Amino acid sequence: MQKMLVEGGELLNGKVRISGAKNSAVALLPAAILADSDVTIEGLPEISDVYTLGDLLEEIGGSVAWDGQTVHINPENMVSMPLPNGKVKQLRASYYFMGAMLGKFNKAVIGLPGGCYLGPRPIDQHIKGFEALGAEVTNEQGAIYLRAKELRGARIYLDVVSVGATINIMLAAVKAKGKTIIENAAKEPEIIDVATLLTNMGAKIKGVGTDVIRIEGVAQLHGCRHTIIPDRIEAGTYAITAAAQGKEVIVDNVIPQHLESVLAKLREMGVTVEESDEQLLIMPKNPLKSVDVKTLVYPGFPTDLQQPFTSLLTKAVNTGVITDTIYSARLKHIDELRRMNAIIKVEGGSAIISGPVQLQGAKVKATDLRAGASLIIAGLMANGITEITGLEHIDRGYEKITEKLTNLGANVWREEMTEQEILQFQNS
Ligand SMILES: CC(=O)N[C@H]1[C@@H](OP(=O)(O)OP(=O)(O)OC[C@H]2O[C@@H](n3ccc(=O)[nH]c3=O)[C@H](O)[C@@H]2O)O[C@H](CO)[C@@H](O)[C@@H]1O
Ligand SMILES: C=C(OP(=O)(O)O)C(=O)O
Repeated sequence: MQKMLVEGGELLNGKVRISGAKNSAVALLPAAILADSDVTIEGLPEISDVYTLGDLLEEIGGSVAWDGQTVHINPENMVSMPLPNGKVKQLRASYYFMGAMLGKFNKAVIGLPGGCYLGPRPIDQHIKGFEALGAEVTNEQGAIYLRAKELRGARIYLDVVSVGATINIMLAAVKAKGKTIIENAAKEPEIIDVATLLTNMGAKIKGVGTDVIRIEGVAQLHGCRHTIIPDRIEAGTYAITAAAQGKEVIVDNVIPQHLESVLAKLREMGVTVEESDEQLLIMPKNPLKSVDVKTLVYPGFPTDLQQPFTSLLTKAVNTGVITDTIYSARLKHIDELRRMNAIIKVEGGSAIISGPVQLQGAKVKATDLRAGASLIIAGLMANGITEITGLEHIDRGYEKITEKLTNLGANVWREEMTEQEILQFQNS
């Protein structure tokens, strides 16, 4: 088991290349189940969530061959193998096996998913969609059983705008008989990416990127080749890092439009942000001004960048308020930031951050993926050395983060933990 050490103070400079989108990748791999021949996906991020999903595809009989960031998935020998336990619990996105296996085999057994604990992460809207398509859905000892004689298109209104439910219903509906209409659908770029893959496989989908998606079911889907979109959350994390502790940082391989809400907030703080086709240039001008942020569904400010942004606000003059309207309990990073000298109050679902403060290095724990990113950013701004444990969360979503930060001039490295440190970590 490793810990990360971050020595603060160095100004970051240079170029960082963004990897493929985690939150797209984790749906694209399960989507391949629906094809009847080879699906090749290019540009995948080399992160543990992606490999876990590859293992799950193999568990159900798929052949999965990796070639760096490219995966070739042959689904011909896949079967509707029950997956009530095991690796499905290691990540949230295993729930996409429900939609994909239901769509392909008319049945599936999938253990309730894991992933970052951000407070309750219900899947009632996914289930409502599967039932509307004709599936019987039961929860038996923590595994979801889905069975259908056949799936039939339906009109489904989502009571909450949900990325997961929109994608999962799309996966189940592309091979259903007749027309499915998803109303109040989510519009995140990752949903468009999944729909692009499905369309390349022969699915008939209209309206992705709007709040009404129309799907005409088809009998068969074939293999195809697909290139994933860049990770807007990784790009946003580096843009925020550059605003916090950068000189001139180029964030390369991005779609700037995917980050408009975040870039607007950085500009409001006084950061110079220049956009070109596939790059962002971030140049902070101190002192930074505080801003208020509310996370919303896309194109609003993403919940996944709330925690990194909290760290940035510790450096800004005056008080900034961050309210996460998507996951109001996504606040575990705050106790850790307080250990580093941050002055943050929590009221309801809002974090009230007073700044500027000089953060101090400390021993902290990444409780979830984006909490990990927020602690790295804090460590880069802090005096002294910050020791971060819980790297398994960070490795679920950030490809080669130590190397990428080192290339920008940061003093960041990993060390093996001693037995005593591992014990302390396990008991904390
Ligand atoms: C809208 C939004 O910002 N979604 C984010 C959310 O997706 P994730 O897929 O986890 O969450 P959803 O988009 O599905 O959920 C959005 C909201 O709807 C609620 N909900 C969801 C499904 C359901 O069946 N019932 C229900 O009540 C959730 O509790 C949440 O408050 O976390 C991902 C990982 O951090 C992000 O990449 C997504 O961008
Ligand atoms: C919380 C996240 O991931 P997951 O939903 O896969 O746990 C995230 O990407 O920020």
